[in-house]
Amino acid sequence: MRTIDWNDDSNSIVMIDQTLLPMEYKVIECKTLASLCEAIKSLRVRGAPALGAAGAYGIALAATLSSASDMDALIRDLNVAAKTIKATRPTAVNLAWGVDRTMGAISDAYDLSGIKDVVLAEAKNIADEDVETNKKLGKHGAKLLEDGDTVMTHCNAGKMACVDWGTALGVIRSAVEAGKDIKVIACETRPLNQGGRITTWELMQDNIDVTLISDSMSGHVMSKGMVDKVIVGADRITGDAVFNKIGTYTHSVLAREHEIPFFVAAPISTFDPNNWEDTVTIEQRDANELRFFKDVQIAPADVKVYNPAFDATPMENVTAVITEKGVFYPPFLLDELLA
Ligand SMILES: CSC[C@H]1O[C@H](OP(=O)(O)O)[C@H](O)[C@@H]1O
Repeated sequence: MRTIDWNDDSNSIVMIDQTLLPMEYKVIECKTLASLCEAIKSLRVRGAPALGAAGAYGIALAATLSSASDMDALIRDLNVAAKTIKATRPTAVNLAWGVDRTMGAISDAYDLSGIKDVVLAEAKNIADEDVETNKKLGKHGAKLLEDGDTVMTHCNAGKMACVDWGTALGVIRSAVEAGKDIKVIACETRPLNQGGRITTWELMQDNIDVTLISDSMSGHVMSKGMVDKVIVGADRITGDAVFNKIGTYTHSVLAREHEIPFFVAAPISTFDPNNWEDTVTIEQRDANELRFFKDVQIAPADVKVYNPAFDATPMENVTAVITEKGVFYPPFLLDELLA
C-alpha cells in the first residue's frame, strides 16, 4: 500500500498512521478536511513529498464534500480549504506546492462537476509522479554510493515520507537494487523518533542492514570512521540553506569536520524559488513532545521547552543535492535547477 492514497469507493483519503509505527500498522481514512488536517498536524502523514500528496488530495476531498451549487461558490470553498490545509505545517514547501498545483487545475474545468474531476485527477497525478520522481532521484543518487558503504541518515526520508520509494532511503534502495552492499546507520531523531521508529522499520522490511543510534552518537561514529556518507531528506531548499528535521545541521557540521560527503536527496518540488533568499518559518511544535514520549513522562511536566521541528543547514555544508533531474553541486543557480 502507498503511504497515502485516494479511495475511489468512499471518496476519501487513506493513509498509514505513522504515529503508531512500528508497534502497529494501521490504515486510517480521512473523510473530512478536519480529519485530514489533524492527521497532518499529528504527523500521521508526514514527510515533505507525502505532505505534497496530502495537500493535493485535501483539495480533492474538499471538492467532493462541497455542497456549492455553482462554480464560483465551489471555488470559494476550495480557496478556504487551501488556506486551511497550508496552515497545518509551515516549513515543508511541498504541502503548499501540492495544494497550489491542484488548485491550478481548476482552470481546465468548465462546470461544477468538471472542477471536482480535474482536481482529483491532478491530485492523483501528483501522487503517481512522486513515485516516478523518487525512482529517478534514487538512480542518480545510487551512483554516488560505493559497494560496502555505510550511510548515516536522519529522521525518515523513506517511502513513509513520500507516496512510495523515498528520497534519502530511495537512494539507498536504488543502490541496493543495483547490487551494492549498503549498510545504514539510522539516527533515532528526537523528539518524535521518526528514525528510530520508521526508518529502521522500513529498512528491516526490505532486509537492508540498519543500526540504530541516538542523535548524540553521530559525532562519535563519524570520528571512529564508521560512516562513509551521510544522506538526508529536505523539507525546503532555498538559495543558501536546506531546511530539514532538527539535528540535520549538527550532522552536517560533524560531517564537514570529518570530511564525510553530506548529500541531500529531494525532488525539485522541495526547492522554493519564491523565497530563494528569504527567511523560512521554522515550525515550533508542542512542548509535551519533549516532556513525554507517547504517554510516559520523561521530564518535569512544567519545565520550559524549546521545540523547533527543523533547522537550517547552510549550503556550504552540503556536498551535493540529489534530484530527479540529476545531482547538483552547490553553489547552484535556481534557473539551472528549474530549466
Ligand atoms: C522526504 S522529506 C522527509 C523529511 O520530512 C521530515 O519531517 P517530518 O517528519 O516532521 O514531516 C524530515 O524533515 C525528513 O527529512
